[in-house]
Amino acid sequence: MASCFVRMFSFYKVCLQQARSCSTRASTGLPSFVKIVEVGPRDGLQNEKMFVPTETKVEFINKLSDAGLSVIEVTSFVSPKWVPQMADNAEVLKLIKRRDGVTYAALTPNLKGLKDAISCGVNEVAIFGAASETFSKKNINCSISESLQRFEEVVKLAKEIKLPVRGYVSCVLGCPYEKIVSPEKVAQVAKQMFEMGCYEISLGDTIGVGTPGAMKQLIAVVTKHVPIEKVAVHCHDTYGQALANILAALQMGVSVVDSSTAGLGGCPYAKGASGNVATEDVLYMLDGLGINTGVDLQKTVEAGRFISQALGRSTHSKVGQAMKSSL
Ligand SMILES: CC(C)(COP(=O)([O-])OP(=O)([O-])OC[C@H]1O[C@@H](n2cnc3c(N)ncnc32)[C@H](O)[C@@H]1OP(=O)([O-])[O-])[C@@H](O)C(=O)NCCC(=O)NCCSC(=O)C[C@@](C)(O)CC(=O)[O-]
Repeated sequence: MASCFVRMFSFYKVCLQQARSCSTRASTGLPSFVKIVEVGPRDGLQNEKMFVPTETKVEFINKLSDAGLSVIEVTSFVSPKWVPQMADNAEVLKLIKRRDGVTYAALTPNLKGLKDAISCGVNEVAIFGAASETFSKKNINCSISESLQRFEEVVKLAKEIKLPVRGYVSCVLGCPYEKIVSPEKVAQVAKQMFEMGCYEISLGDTIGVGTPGAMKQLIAVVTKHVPIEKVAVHCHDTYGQALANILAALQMGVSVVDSSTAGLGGCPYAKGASGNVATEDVLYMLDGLGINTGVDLQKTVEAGRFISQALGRSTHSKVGQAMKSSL
C-alpha cells in the first residue's frame, strides 16, 4: 500500500513539474497564496439521500484537517426537517479531533442556529442569502429583505462574542427558478451583508451555469461595493465550467476559493445542480500555477477516496480518478 502511494506521488510530481514549466507565476499576475475553504462535509453531504453515519463524517473531517485544510465547513445548524442530513451537527462538532489553527465553521440561518452553533464551540459561522427571491423562499422560507433582517440579528450577536461571520450569496450567475440574475442584484445583497459585518462574501454559482466571462463581469460589479480581498468564489461544476470560472476569478484578484473534496455536493433546493468543484482539482490547478495553498494534494485525494468509498461511489474529482488509475 505504502509503495503504491510513493509511486502515485512520484507520478503526481512529474505531472506538476510539467504543468509548472508551462506557467511562471511572475508572468500571470495571479495571487501567490489562495485560501481554500473546504465545504465537503457540509455542502458536499447535505444533499445525500441516505443518512451518512456521524462517525464517517467525523473521520472525513479529521482526514481533511490532516491534509492541511485550514477552514472546514463541518455542518449546518438548520432545521432537521428541511435538511435531515445535518441533524447530527452537535455530535459532529463534539467528536472531531480539533487541530490548532483550523477553523471549524457552520451555517447558521437564524438566531436559533447561531446559539446552537455557539454552544457547540464553532470557530466561525456563515449566514446564507440569495440574489434570487424565489430561491430565497425555497431555501430559507423568506424573502431576501426578511433574510437580511434575520442576518442582522445573527451578525450582531456573533460580533458581541467576536465570532467571525461569513456571508454567502447564492444564485450569483443564475437561478434554478428565475434563470437570469443580474450582477447588480448580487452586488446589492453582497454589499448589505458586508456592511452588516461579514468579513468575507462568498459568491455562489449554485447551479453551475456560469462561464468565465460572466464571472469576470460579476466580480467587476461586486467589487464596486466589496473589496476584492473580501470576495470568495463558490463554484458548482454542473456545466463543467468551475475550474475555468475559478481561474477567471483569480485573474480578477480573488484569492479565496470554496471547494468540496471528491466533488461532492449540490443544494437540496436547487434541483439538477451537480457537485461543487473538487478540492483535488483546484489544488492541482493552483499547484501548476505555482500558487501556494498549504494543502497536501495526496492526503486530500486519500480523504476523497475515503468518503467516496463510504458513499459507495467513485470520486467526482478528475485528479482523484487520474491518481487512482496511475497506480
Ligand atoms: C431557515 C429555516 C430554519 C427557516 O425555516 P422556517 O420553517 O421558516 O422556520 P421557523 O422559524 O418558522 O421554525 C419552524 C421550525 O423550525 C425550527 N427551526 C428554526 N430554525 C432552526 C434552526 N436553525 N435549527 C433547527 N431548527 C430550527 C423551529 O424551532 C420550528 O420547529 P418546530 O416548532 O416546528 O418543531 C429553514 O428554511 C431551513 O432550515 N432551511 C434549510 C436551508 C439549507 O440548509 N439549505 C442548504 C444550504 S444553502 C446552500 O447549500 C447554498 C450554499 C451556501 O452552499 C452556496 C451556493 O452554493 O449557492
